[in-house]
Amino acid sequence: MKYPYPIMVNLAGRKCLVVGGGPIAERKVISLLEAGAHVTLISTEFTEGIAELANNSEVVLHRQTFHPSMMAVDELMPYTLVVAATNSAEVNAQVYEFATAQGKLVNVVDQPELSSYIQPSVVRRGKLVIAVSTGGASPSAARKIARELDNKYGEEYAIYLDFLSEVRHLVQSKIADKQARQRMFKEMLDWDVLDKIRDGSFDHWKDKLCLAIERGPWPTGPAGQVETDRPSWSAITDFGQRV
Ligand SMILES: C[C@@]1(CC(=O)O)c2cc3[nH]c(cc4nc(cc5[nH]c(cc(n2)[C@H]1CCC(=O)O)[C@@](C)(CC(=O)O)[C@@H]5CCC(=O)O)C(CC(=O)O)=C4CCC(=O)O)c(CCC(=O)O)c3CC(=O)O
Ligand SMILES: NC(=O)C1=CN([C@@H]2O[C@H](COP(=O)(O)OP(=O)(O)OC[C@H]3O[C@@H](n4cnc5c(N)ncnc54)[C@H](O)[C@@H]3O)[C@@H](O)[C@H]2O)C=CC1
Repeated sequence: MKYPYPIMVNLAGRKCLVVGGGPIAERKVISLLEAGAHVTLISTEFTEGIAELANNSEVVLHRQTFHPSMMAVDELMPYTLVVAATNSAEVNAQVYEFATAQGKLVNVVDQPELSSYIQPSVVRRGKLVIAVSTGGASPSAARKIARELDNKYGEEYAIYLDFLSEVRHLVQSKIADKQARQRMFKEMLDWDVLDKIRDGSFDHWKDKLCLAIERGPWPTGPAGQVETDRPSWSAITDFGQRV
């Protein structure tokens, strides 16, 4: 792999295929389900965990030996991602070959060099996603670094990101000037919001701040654009810092 291309993929409602039914397949299935994907599995055996997911209609199982003919164009077309997770390097390579021929991205759990994508170690705090990858050099190192970040970024970041998102939408609805908005979004990061969340004063402060932004007044120039160099935004940023 050259430099891998890191992206956040929206798998909600998309179909994904996992070949294999052991503990590693189960781990992959769980993260696909967390992303809202619809998962189908092909395997000769399944873990208890996977069987339970199938009992609850959360995944579809095909209990059979994998054969490339299963990947005839029409069969495979609906899948956005394919995971080759059997304990046979040969079978996994076949899955890779046939799925790749149909333009699919394939995660091969035992051959990083073959994979068209690999899975990072992940820390989530609401909308904040921290993904750590070593490109397959050392999955345990990726996991260790992710755990360090897990300790550093507490639960307050979930509330913080919701707050930034809400104020951002509010400002977007008030200010047409893109450059001015972007300057505001940067300034917002200097407010000590995380401390307020930690010390319990956040809710009250946020209500007052949102009301101030909502009310304005936002001075407008001749073209009807908000003049953000004028005192109004300064008043709000001061307010954000002081209150
Ligand atoms: C290439 C990649 C392909 C892929 O799966 O996408 C891959 C491949 C392999 N993993 C192996 C082993 C282990 N993998 C883990 C754990 C995780 N592995 C994950 C990802 C990846 N593993 C991708 C690269 C990620 C990167 O480096 O950026 C994580 C991050 C995500 C996830 O899978 O959900 C998840 C941590 C989740 C968490 O945060 O908790 C542990 C530790 C543990 O289980 O505790 C071990 C044992 C210790 C060790 O070997 O380090 C082996 C050797 C098998 C053997 O030799 O027997 C191979 C195959 C090979 O290297 O050839
Ligand atoms: N990517 C990762 O994070 C890690 C990957 N691995 C690798 O993942 C592989 C799988 O690990 P486990 O789930 O623990 O293995 P496992 O041996 O528990 O399960 C293998 C599964 O593949 C199925 N299978 C085997 N041949 C098949 C075929 N021809 N058609 C259909 N299904 C078939 C079996 O029924 C079984 O469900 C191992 O080879 C290991 O090298 C291991 C640790 C971590």
